[in-house]
Amino acid sequence: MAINDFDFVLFGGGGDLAMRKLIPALYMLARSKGGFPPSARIVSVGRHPFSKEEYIAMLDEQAKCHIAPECLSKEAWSAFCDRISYVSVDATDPGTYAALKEDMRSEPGISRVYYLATPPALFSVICQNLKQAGLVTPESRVVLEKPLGRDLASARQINAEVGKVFEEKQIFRIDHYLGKEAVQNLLALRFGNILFEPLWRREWISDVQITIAEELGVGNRMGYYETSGALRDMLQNHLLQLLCIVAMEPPVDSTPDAVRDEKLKVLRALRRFTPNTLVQNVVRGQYRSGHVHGEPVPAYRREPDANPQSRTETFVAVKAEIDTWRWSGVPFFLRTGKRMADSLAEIVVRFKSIPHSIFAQPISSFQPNSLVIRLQPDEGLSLSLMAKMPGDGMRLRPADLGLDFRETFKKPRMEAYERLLMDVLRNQLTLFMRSDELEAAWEWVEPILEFWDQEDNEPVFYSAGSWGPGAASALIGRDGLQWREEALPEM
Ligand SMILES: NC(=O)C1=CN([C@@H]2O[C@H](COP(=O)(O)OP(=O)(O)OC[C@H]3O[C@@H](n4cnc5c(N)ncnc54)[C@H](OP(=O)(O)O)[C@@H]3O)[C@@H](O)[C@H]2O)C=CC1
Ligand SMILES: O=C1O[C@H](COP(=O)(O)O)[C@@H](O)[C@H](O)[C@H]1O
Repeated sequence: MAINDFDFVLFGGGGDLAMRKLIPALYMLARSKGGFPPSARIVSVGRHPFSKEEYIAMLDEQAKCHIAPECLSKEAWSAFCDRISYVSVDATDPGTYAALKEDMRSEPGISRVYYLATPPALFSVICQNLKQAGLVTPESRVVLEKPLGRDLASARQINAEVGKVFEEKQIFRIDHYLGKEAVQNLLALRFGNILFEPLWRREWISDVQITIAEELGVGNRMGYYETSGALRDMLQNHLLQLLCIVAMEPPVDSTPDAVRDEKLKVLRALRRFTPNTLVQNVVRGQYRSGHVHGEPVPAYRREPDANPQSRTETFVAVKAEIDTWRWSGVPFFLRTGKRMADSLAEIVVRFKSIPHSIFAQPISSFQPNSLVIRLQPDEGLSLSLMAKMPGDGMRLRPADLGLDFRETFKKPRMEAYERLLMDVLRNQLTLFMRSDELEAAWEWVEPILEFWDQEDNEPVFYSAGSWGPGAASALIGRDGLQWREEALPEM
């Protein structure tokens, strides 16, 4: 699908996200097959009064290094930079928007995309000021970065304020996990094959585990992270979106509202926490010192700029339950953490055990089938089956049937931000969150936040470089289960 001519206005154009992800993704799209329309432009915005030359020099230094070397060429980079201008605007000062207006094109038919890579406290004021400056046209779109609020009330407020300026069909609430190739492949697996659908239910599935583990810490984002924590940073958005894709009913088609209606039903069917289940089914952890891949790491509280008494969680694990005919009784275990033993993101769907062994082997030696959807570092699927070992006798052991997307398709994959930015430019909303989805996700996590706010409620500690606190193993252990790495045979 062709991209209409556009002015892409990047608020926060000098920030960390712009440098590491957005500018590299825009470069990749500009040089891709089809590319950008010849006169498409990128207008970067921030308070700092950079000249164009200074801003481009900053991109040379801070953004270029995040582009794969084999994709960089002097000509392509220079052609890309020719599209870019920089305008100094204080988002909170309506008077400064005149300079932005002057830099933008006013001919009809040019799409305007406003990407707000700024603190969310600025979202409402930016939208109001854009409107007041006459910069919002029916072809305009706004992209909102996460976190969209810090609780239900603030999320509702942002939705309401942004909604006064942009219609819902013009608002793109980004969750970059939905742009990951493997997540879209999960949709393909579920709704492009007949094989799994009959099994994708409580009768055959014992439990689902969704893990996003990071070896990295909070880097230079301590200021943000300290007020956010793993629940707001990862669980409320990325993990819940993955849960929705696994658990939703087949949508009638892949149009935005058909998909988003089904995700919303899942969020609304999540069982609400009670004081009792909050204690049993939620683990809040913070890392203390340890080693990640042999390198010493200080405790979170001793990281640069950290609050030495911080109660911010760097790890969260929950047992979620979905009260529907399809999923009743199937626990969904979600966990994420910083400074963990490995960097990986995966979804593990574990099937039930066979009812009876016809072989001499005891039933306890049969590992239940499981489907592992790997999101990163590599992307693929593996289905673990019991198979006969070669040779005499009849001895079965687990074996994997695998699909490595990179090997199979031998095509370079698109980074999540590339995919999502392309969808914004093409006006495709399917992979973006609707306001009611966002609010339903906040509604579900809100009791956890309230519980944690109580004074005597402290995180439990885990060593940096481990798989999280022992309480997370106990959480899943209460259902007689183990996290995947705990169940793997020792090598
Ligand atoms: N960094 C990341 O990995 C991720 C970030 N996000 C989200 O993206 C957003 C941006 O994050 P990040 O890039 O890390 O933040 P940074 O602090 O690095 O950048 C914020 C940018 O906002 C601009 N800004 C701040 N106040 C104003 C203002 N009043 N008027 C105009 N511009 C302003 C700053 O420019 P100047 O100082 O020149 O005004 C700066 O370029 C946040 O909401 C964050 O949560 C989401 C996912 C990942
Ligand atoms: O949104 C965020 O995601 C990253 C993890 O993303 P990934 O694509 O690298 O898995 C996380 O590090 C960051 O804290 C969070 O804001």
